[in-house]
Amino acid sequence: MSENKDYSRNKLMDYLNLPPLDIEICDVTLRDGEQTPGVVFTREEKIALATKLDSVGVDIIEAGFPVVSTSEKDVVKEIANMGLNARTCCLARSRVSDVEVAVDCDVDFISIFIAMSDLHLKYKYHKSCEEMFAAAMEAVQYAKDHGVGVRFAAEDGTRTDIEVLKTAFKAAEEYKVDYVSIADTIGILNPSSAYYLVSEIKKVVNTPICIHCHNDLGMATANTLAAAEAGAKQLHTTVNSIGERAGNASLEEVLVALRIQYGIDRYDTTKLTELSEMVNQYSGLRPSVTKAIVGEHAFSHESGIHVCAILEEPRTYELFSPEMVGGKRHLIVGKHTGMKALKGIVEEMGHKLSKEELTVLLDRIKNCTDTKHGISPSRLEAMINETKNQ
Ligand SMILES: CC(=O)SCCNC(=O)CCNC(=O)[C@H](O)C(C)(C)COP(=O)(O)OP(=O)(O)OC[C@H]1O[C@@H](n2cnc3c(N)ncnc32)[C@H](O)[C@@H]1OP(=O)(O)O
Ligand SMILES: O=C(O)CCC(=O)C(=O)O
Repeated sequence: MSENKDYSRNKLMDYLNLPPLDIEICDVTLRDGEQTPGVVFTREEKIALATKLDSVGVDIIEAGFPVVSTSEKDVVKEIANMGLNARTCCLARSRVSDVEVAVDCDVDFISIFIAMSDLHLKYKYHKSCEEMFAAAMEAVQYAKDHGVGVRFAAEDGTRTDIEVLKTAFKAAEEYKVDYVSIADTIGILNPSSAYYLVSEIKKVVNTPICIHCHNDLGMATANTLAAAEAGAKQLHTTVNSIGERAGNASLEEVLVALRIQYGIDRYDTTKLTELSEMVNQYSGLRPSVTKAIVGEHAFSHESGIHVCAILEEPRTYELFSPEMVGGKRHLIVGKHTGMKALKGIVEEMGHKLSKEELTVLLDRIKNCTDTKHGISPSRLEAMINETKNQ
């Protein structure tokens, strides 16, 4: 990878001698993302999000969970028939009745899941692992008999005994499942254990492995990438990291990391800000201002030392350019502004102030404590004019 004006490469990656990642993205915003408490997307919103996700180049869109409602089923079917480049999938419990509905949606594959952790078997199903696995394989067989692909997903896979998980995945291979999925349902993994778990599963199955990470410890993106390094093929993400509780691995974080750390540049990252804005609007939820890539302050700078360098070369304090993700840089004027930054900003606004005037203006800005969001451009304009007229 050569030096790039859009971002700084993490050259330490060169010392790791990693083989190239062989991955695909399955975005689950429309299913797990919509499981965020209180969130519901309309038909039109789901269609618009599927279209935008497709234009980013995600490989698979998980369109929904058809048995949840008739309108959910209808929109999953509609998305599956939109003629997108992305393949589509949907979720089903390990029940033939769920799979029947899913089969009727025309998706490329169905994610048929069971949990095999002791906690879930005892308190949720009140059944043995063998009984649940048999139900899962009956459901898998039904899908296969109807010509639909299958992802066999181990919900709570990261709290499932590793030998149980290996045995189940090996047995599922006999049913010709197309993927096996490890779900870190409650976000217990860290990057080392994610790497270990995928490596261990890879030793016993030839079927492509999926990784589905939740963000309860804020490590979902890191765990997803560690799993990819260990050989996981299908990486699950949601836009803005929405999803159950603390959400899922973030699409924007995973795609930008894949690009700047692993050299995978086939996804159109320039659409990520627009996509994020759609999810903000449709979900009624806005990520934290410091959220990586799409947070309001992801490209905002106030500190004088930073801004004076950025005015010459943005890469001094930006890992990647706002343009690379369709975002915008904001230079904020406030208590932490320095003289060079102020001069540059004032000139960009079309004003020319003497050194003395700039000193007076800077002093006023630094002692202006009645705003928590920096000095707005209109207020700065007024302060400049007042300073000039003194
Ligand atoms: C980790 C995940 O993200 S899993 C997906 C979570 N998503 C959702 O739950 C989507 C929204 N859910 C819903 O709309 C409803 O819960 C439905 C339509 C799925 C099911 O509704 P209901 O039939 O009313 O069942 P209810 O929600 O009360 O209980 C869930 C049932 O599914 C069973 N179940 C849960 N997971 C599975 C599974 N993987 N395979 C088979 N059965 C399962 C539970 O044991 C329980 O069975 P029971 O009714 O015999 O006790
Ligand atoms: O692994 C999957 O495909 C889905 C599982 C899931 O949504 C979860 O356990 O959180």
